[in-house]
Amino acid sequence: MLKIALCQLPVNPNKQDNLKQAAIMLEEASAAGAQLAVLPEMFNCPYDIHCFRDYAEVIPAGETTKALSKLARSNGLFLVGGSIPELVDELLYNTSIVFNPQGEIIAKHRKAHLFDVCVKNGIKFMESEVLSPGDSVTLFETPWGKFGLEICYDIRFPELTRKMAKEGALLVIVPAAFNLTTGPAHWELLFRSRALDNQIFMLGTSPARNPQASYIAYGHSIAVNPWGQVIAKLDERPGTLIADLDFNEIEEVREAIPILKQRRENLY
Ligand SMILES: O=C(O)CCC(=O)C(=O)O
Repeated sequence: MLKIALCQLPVNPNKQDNLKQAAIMLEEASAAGAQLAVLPEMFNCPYDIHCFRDYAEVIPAGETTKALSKLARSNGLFLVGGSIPELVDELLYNTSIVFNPQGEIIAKHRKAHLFDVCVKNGIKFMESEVLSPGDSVTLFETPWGKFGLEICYDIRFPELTRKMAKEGALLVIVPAAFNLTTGPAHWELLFRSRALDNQIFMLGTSPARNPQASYIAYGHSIAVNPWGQVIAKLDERPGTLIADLDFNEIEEVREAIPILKQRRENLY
């Protein structure tokens, strides 16, 4: 059994405030017994392509990496540090770092699929104007088994999660920030689809909704089980979702409906 905490932070333009808010929520998560906590995508920076360069940091030397490492250690948590804009020479990436309870970095994922979309009368966003894509599939080992790490738009590419499941991931964690166009339409559907197709757990952490932001996050941080059921979900307000994941459920579902063994890869 793994107790998880999804910390749906209110993100504002003040990096120090965001770090303080993360510290408060992680302390509360630890006090509630959580063993693994997840922060949202771009949790210390407005989700705005014009802000990424100003807020970017080098990893691991930057202040956010150092602060998160301390928070993982002081709270005894596995910590998925949402994501931050990462500066590498002149390039920028949307990067998530994972720490163990000793505060050591055990994984780092650079968003592989950049969010470039234009929905008529809806959302237009072009991450590739400023960000570069990562090029790895990111898995890490924990005492509960292997977990995968994606960032937001990555969830829309089913091959990525399938590859992780084939490599033994029991859970895929997704710091994310959907919006008011695609959030209501696709957020829950995507988490349930990836969980159902692969018979794994899926977790998504969003920032809380801030109507003043240039990009308004959908919220609704979510945990889904291998049966494709929503275990728990927040609304759009700041808050922490706490849930217990029982990894025995994966075997039960896979024995009952053995789709992963029944695949006909020669046909497709
Ligand atoms: O896929 C979507 O609809 C939202 C994706 C997104 O906001 C992101 O990748 O940051």
